[in-house]
Amino acid sequence: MKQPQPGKQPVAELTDVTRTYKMGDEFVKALDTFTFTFNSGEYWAIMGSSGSGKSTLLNLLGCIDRPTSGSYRIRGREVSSMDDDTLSTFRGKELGFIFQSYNLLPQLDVLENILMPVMYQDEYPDGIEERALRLAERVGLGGRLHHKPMQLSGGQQQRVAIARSLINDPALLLADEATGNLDSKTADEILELFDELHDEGTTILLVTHEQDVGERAENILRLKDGLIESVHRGQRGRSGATQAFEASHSSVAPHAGDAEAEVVTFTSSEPGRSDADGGGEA
Ligand SMILES: Nc1ncnc2c1ncn2[C@@H]1O[C@H](COP(=O)(O)OP(=O)(O)OP(=O)(O)O)[C@@H](O)[C@H]1O
Repeated sequence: MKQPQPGKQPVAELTDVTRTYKMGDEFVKALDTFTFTFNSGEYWAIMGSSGSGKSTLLNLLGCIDRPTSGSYRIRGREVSSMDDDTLSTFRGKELGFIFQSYNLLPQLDVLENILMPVMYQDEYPDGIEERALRLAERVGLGGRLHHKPMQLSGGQQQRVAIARSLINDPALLLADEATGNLDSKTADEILELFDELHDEGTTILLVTHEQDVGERAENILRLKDGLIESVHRGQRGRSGATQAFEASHSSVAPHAGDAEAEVVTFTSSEPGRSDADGGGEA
């Protein structure tokens, strides 16, 4: 399991990223010259109303899609120009995914589902089965190793998906409405698991439209019309206490390690502006 890093490092750096979709003769800028850095060990909720660009951003972060223009680097490696095969291998090693609908393979048991990301490799990495066992224990499923997904509750299936997402010790954990299919008690248990993973140093980016889920994260990045609307940084979550202050959009963006919670709001009167320092070097 990961240990907390002594210093934060840039993990996902997006610079002037634009994603444009073509709809007939029209072009839709789903993400507009977006510049942001997510650092190691950070836990971000990505929020915003429908159509604000959350899925577009998550697809880019997850290397499922490519920017129309701009640069995206993961742990310093430019991914936007990788060929498809290199990108696919890189994605499998560096990124973990958690989906609203779990996306487990029904014919595989818990342990096999956790091992799924490495199953298609020529040979198993050393110690990977032991790691899968440890992860199953870690998410509370040590007693269910040979259950099939349909023999598990929704919360247990999501725990399998979380263990699966961690099998390759990814740089980044990307969660898309991870608690959307769960009742509030089970959702809370999954969010507690995220809290624990965050405490252990995992970098988590979670897309949600649920305010209470977003507020469990350490920080909130809010999008509007493909631009950054606000950056809310600070110790939130379990304490629930946020000593926020509003800063004008022209303020110097916040830096990692600042003790107090901060909000930086970007006004829509500044068209095209979609940049903020996610905490590290800009
Ligand atoms: N494949 C596509 N083709 C054309 N336009 C698209 C496509 N995907 C997204 N868009 C447009 O890009 C914008 C951002 O969409 P996106 O799905 O990223 O928003 P979202 O914040 O995830 O919304 P929701 O919360 O409803 O899922 C929207 O205006 C949407 O209509």
